Formats: sequence, C-alpha cells, structure tokens
Amino acid sequence: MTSTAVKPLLDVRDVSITYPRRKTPAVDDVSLSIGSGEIVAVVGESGSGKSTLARAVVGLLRPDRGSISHDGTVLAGRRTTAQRRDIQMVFQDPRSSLNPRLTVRKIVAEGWRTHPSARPADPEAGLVQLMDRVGLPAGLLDRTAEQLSGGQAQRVSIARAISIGPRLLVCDEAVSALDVSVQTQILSLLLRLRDELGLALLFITHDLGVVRQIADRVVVMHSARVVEQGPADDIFERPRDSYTRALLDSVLDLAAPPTYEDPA
Ligand SMILES: Nc1ncnc2c1ncn2[C@@H]1O[C@H](COP(=O)(O)OP(=O)(O)OP(=O)(O)O)[C@@H](O)[C@H]1O
Repeated sequence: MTSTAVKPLLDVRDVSITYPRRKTPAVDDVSLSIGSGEIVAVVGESGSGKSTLARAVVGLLRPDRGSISHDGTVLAGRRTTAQRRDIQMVFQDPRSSLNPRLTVRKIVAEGWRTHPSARPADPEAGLVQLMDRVGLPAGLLDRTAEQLSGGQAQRVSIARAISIGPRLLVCDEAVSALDVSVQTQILSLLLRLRDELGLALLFITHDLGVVRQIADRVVVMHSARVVEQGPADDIFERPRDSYTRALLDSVLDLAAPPTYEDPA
C-alpha cells in the first residue's frame, strides 16, 4: 500500500533561538506545523517566546538550531520573493505599524511595488475590492492612517498583508490593542478570510478567550518550550499539562459570574 504524505504549508522542526548576550534560549526546541487554511494559535504568558517564534517564521530572525520549512522546502539563507510573499505578518498595534501620514491607498498598494507580479491589471479596482474584503468603505482610501479608528487601522493592516496573495498570515497579538467588541469583529474578519481565501493563520496571543474564538489547534508555550499542543477542543476540555490547566483556571476565575452579597 502506498501513502502520500500531505506536506504542511509550514513546518517548524526543533527550532531554538537564543538572543545575543542571553544565557537561556527565547525559543527552545519548538516544533509545530500548519496546514493550508488552518488556524493555529500559540498561547502563553508574556516572555514565553511567542513573538520570537513569530519573527523566525516570517524570516526576521534565524534559528540557531532546527529548521523552518515552507511547502516542503527548508527556508535557509535568503528567502525567495515567492517565499516572502507567501508568509505575511500583521502586528499588534496598527497605529505604530502603519505610517500615520500615508493614505490608506498608499499603504494598501505598497506591497505591489515589491511584488509587482501581485499587482492587479486594474489597481484601482483591486484596491476597492481589497477594502470590501476587509469590510471598509472605498471612501476611506484617501484618509491618512492617523484619521482611522483602531479597528479600521487593523483592517487596513490586514488589507495590506493580503494584497499580495499570501497563504499564511502570522498575527502577533493582532487584536490585543483593541476593545473587546472590535476584537470580535476582527476575529470574524480573519475567519471569513480563511474561508474565502483559504488563508492559514499562525495566531500569537496571550488571551485564551481569543484562542477559543478562532483556533483549530493550539500550541501552549511556557518558558520558551511547547508544553502541550493539540486540537482546540482537546486543549480546552481535556488539558494534560499542569501549566495549561493553570492558564485555563485563571481564565475561568475571571469569567466566573460575580457574587453579590446581600446588603441586608
Ligand atoms: N530583542 C531581544 N533581545 C534580547 N532578548 C529578547 C529580545 N526580544 C525578546 N527577548 C527575550 O526573549 C524572551 C522571549 O520573549 P518574546 O517576546 O518572544 O516572548 P512573548 O511570549 O512574545 O512575550 P510578549 O508577549 O511579552 O512579547 C524573553 O525573555 C524576552 O525578554
């Protein structure tokens, strides 16, 4: 009997990263994979290594050990234009990741300069379509980034990221700076983009409530290492690791209904 192994879109194998002048690794022997159209959340407390891992996946940092493969090809050395195009990042705070003086039009079309093959035949129609995809009126194209609300700015960041047709979006705390109601709207936008475009997401967050809303699979990090990973339902309903259980308990405490004392 023959079997054809499906290549994951992204495969992180035994990756370790130590920052210069640091004694302990920021990421220690981490492995995870993401399939096409899959949403994988990496969750853990501040300092557990999540952002370092995200930066390595998009090529901003190079692992000291282990490998990162894209579509079955190990990403070593300089990435090709196609590899860079395929993995895009959305940052935490759209107000600091977007140039406040640039118009939305300039920001969203920016990627077409470095990736001309992604430029649509009719760029203006392409811009209007991208705005529609992220739920913004085309009338905002001539506003500057500083004139946008936080939620609008994060939608523009997402439009910029998807303008060149990536297959994987790395979202590093992409909703943490937003109000809870705006968070929910951005999460449903990301879920819709997964359905419409087949986008995969590597979703970095410290917030288990966010993970519950969006993830197919969850990777729990603690002190630079993966302590547990699996389907979201298993992690939430049958956590095996004591750190995962403690994380879940802390959220359950927060979510517990308030108890009122009878003043009488
Ligand atoms: N540029 C850097 N130089 C040296 N050490 C760093 C650097 N960036 C992060 N670190 C250290 O690496 C470890 C992991 O940090 P990282 O930012 O990846 O964690 P995190 O889980 O994303 O936390 P946070 O949500 O607070 O960013 C921490 O000990 C942090 O202090």
